[in-house]
Amino acid sequence: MAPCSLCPPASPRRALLRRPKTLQAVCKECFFDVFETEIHHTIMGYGTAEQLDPTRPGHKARPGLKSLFTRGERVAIGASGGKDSTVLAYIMTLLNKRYDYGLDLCLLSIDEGISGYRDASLDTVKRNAEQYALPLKILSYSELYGGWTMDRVVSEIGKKGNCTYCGVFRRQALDRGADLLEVDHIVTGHNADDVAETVLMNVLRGDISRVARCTAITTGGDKQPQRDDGQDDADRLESLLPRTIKRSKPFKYAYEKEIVMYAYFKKLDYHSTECIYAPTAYRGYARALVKDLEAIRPSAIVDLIYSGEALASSLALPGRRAGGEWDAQALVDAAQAQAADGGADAAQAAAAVAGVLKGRTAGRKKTAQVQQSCARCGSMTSQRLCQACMLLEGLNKGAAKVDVQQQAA
Ligand SMILES: Nc1ncnc2c1ncn2[C@@H]1O[C@H](COP(=O)(O)OP(=O)(O)OP(=O)(O)O)[C@@H](O)[C@H]1O
Repeated sequence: MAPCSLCPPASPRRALLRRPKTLQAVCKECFFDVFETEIHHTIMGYGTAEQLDPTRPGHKARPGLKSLFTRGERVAIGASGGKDSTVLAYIMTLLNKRYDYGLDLCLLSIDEGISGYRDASLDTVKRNAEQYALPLKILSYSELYGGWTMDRVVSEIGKKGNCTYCGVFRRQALDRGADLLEVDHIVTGHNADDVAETVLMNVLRGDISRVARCTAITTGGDKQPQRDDGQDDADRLESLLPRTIKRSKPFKYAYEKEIVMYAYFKKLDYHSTECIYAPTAYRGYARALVKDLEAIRPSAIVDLIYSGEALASSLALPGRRAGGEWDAQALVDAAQAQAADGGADAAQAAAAVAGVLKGRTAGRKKTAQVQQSCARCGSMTSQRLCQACMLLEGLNKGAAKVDVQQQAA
């Protein structure tokens, strides 16, 4: 094979592989180095190597970007035993030491109760905890949701739609686990392929406000975890404060293929079986499409993410609400401020548009949703009961096919 394109030109090693992300021929050592450095850059808020490349229009280093973490933070790694979260646990441990982030790391696993799948992957997580010397907490759906495991849910509702239950339950279970562990922040192994798929799915559904949310590298973090050392786990589960825990995706720009290669060359111990209850059909199509596009042009993945980010920032224009709807008053204020700066023509035009919009939105139902605590479990929700409690109610009543799409925020 050709000489490594990242080694010093005077003494290059032989390339061993082609980087899936850039198609550069690289040696193993340079592959490890560039992969780890890109994750470090993502964590530090520098962006990816591509974002820093001044030849790429619109993707220059953005000065206002901040590090994902603060020194001293307690961070739980969502650990499923699969390739992404195993590499994440390894890399977080490595970078925390190498760059002295000062993080207190631990592993948090949710046992969904899928026999023949999760039990085997949890054994892997237990080994990872020893290999990386990280404390591990395992929390099960069964203990959180009154005996409902995913095996039981599927036997009740069938395979169709089961991923909705699992996703809603897991999200809440991770928050509850974070409370028990008293952590400030959860990181997950969602990678660039996952984010690109989600962007595509939301675009295909015409759900642009979700595009904005799914490209955010960090979400939540609006309240601090409850700290009370006098309680045992069961008591704490009963007394959770309403809040959303901060969540981040350090692999947002890392390609799935590179994660697999990294795990392979580092000989990491991970579990590689797919969930027996299979992913939802629609995501499956988006996944296949992203993989086809990647085969034609590898940058398609990161370009889809950039497109999602660009849509997200256009939603954040002055005068726009989080859901993407124009706020007439804010639009007029922004236009008047612009006029004061000398942009009188633009201001007049914007004020005229705002007038039209005001008329058009006057009779429309107000869509702003107020966050409150779930009347049953105390989790943050925009309705009286959170999604998990509504789904549980359906299961317990034997009327399990609740239309969660309607209930989704
Ligand atoms: N049971 C679980 N317990 C803890 N964290 C989980 C669990 N399932 C998923 N996660 C977190 O969510 C991320 C994305 O999950 P997803 O179901 O998409 O799995 P995946 O892409 O196969 O990832 P992995 O290879 O880590 O299993 C995981 O990388 C992990 O951080």
